[in-house]
Amino acid sequence: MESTFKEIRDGQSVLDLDPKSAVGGGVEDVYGEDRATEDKLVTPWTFSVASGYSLLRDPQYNKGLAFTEKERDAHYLRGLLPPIILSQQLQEKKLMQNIRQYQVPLQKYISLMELQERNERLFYKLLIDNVEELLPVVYTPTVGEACQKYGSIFKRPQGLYISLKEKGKILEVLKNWPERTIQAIVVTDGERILGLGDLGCQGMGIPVGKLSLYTALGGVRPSACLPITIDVGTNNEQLLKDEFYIGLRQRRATGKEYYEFLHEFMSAVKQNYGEKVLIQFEDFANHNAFELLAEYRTTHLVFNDDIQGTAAVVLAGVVAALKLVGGALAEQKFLFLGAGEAGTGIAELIALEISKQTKAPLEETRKKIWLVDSKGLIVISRKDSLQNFKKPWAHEHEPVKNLLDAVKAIKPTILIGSSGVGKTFTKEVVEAHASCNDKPIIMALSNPTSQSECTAEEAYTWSKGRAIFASGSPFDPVEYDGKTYVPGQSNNAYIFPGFGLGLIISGAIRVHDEMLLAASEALASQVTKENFDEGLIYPRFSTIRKISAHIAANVAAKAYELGVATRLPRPKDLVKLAESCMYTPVYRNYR
Ligand SMILES: O=C([O-])CC(=O)C(=O)O
Ligand SMILES: [Mg+2]
Repeated sequence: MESTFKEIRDGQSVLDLDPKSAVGGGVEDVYGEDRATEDKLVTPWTFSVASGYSLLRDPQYNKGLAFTEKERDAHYLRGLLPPIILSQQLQEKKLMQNIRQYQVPLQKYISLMELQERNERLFYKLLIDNVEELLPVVYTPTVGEACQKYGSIFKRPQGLYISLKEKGKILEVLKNWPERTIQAIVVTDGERILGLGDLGCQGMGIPVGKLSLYTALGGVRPSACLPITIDVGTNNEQLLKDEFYIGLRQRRATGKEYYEFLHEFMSAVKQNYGEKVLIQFEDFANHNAFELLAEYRTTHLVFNDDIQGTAAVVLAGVVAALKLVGGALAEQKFLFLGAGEAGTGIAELIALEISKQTKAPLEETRKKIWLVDSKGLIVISRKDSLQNFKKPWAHEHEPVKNLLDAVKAIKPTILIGSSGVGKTFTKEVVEAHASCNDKPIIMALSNPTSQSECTAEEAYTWSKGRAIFASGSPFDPVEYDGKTYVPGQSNNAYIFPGFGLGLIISGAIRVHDEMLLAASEALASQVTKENFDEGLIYPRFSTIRKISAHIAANVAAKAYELGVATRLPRPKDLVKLAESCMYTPVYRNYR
């Protein structure tokens, strides 16, 4: 019985589904092939298995009090539910009321996770309809706190844990996951969770949160998403001492042991899910993130959100900001605090875009971009002691010890914080930047809010209301001198859901930098006059599904152009295709 149940679940026809209600079931529904073939193999479309108590316990199919009289009769639900029937709309209203009553964000997070585990469609309905309100709960900043406390709030596994104990058996572990058709994996090893550092196995909150956005913001079917945490130990002493820590109680494996384990993982994923499964690397430490991306970008469909996703979103913001400020991209001077994944990733994509626009060689365009790390400005004299990924940014300049002196020396037009360290854009730094620019552009990207380089209020106040400001984690609007300023959120959540959808609908098998530029361009093109009038350099998250469809279409178009798309022939209207593929969370009718 159990195995039949699983087989049928994979085919998505656990219940006798009314075909008319099965719209927006996700990407495969449009093409139909994969799932349709599976359905034919395992079960006809009309086959009924889960019923009664087990139906109410299955989050994929549970509708709670929304089951109709007929459904209650047909599926042995009589007596298992109170007599009333509550529509999905009313359920949503009730749950939003409940969530709003919690004062503590982590309580809101826990209640949303419980909902996801109880009734998946209702969870996504809430998230999609209330995206601006709930994003800070399921995502940054609250998800950061959830990871820090994951050991004590952990109830049920929401993804796969692959620890060193599973060495040599990773393929078997993948097969334990109940879904067979996977389109997007987000994987972390927990070593650099947001700006919070090494949280080991408790980093699981991040892949879970990112993938819930794949569904809510990008329309990828939830059953096609797989969160994975690789546990190779942790160097976090506090966690190692914590009696409730859920991960391996050992220091991190490194070097050969680490890379062999990761290699087994990457091979097992490809073997089990094929070459079209997207593997998104998330919150790995710098040293591994760059190596893993370089190693697997030519053999797997991989995307590093922190290097590439953040780069695409920041480039879009800069392009949009220049419409407010004036001037061409190639005329700008950039200064970064932080030369890790985000800093060097953004810098490289900007240099690439300038090079594309001006036809100047990349080595030249890189010279417009300066980076400061913990040892000061990255300059030629430091080149020998720099990690490889920092070397392209070592330019000719005398040594400069700190950010403030670097701002004074370089006089950037755009100041970007990607350091993971909060409060580093001090009053002096912001004032120095503002003294050289009428409209200083400031992006404080580090997450969560506690790690933001400065707050929105600080940016506006210290620049006397002149700053164009965006941050990685959300800030409320700020009143300054009788005016309201609305900060933008420069977060990769604008990019990765649509980017992933674009890869999926085109059946892409590789990610190329041009596809990141395509995503970035699509995002920048979605900023409206209304947004600009408010001083915003990003569109509102409330329109994110439309934005994601445009990003997906642009990315897919580029994938076709570059010959890495496998869904042939190329559909004509890619925006329409993307929109029609998106998962919608309305309840389906069961006959
Ligand atoms: O998760 C976020 O909000 C953005 C991100 O990738 C990070 O900070 O690592
Ligand atoms: Mg990240």
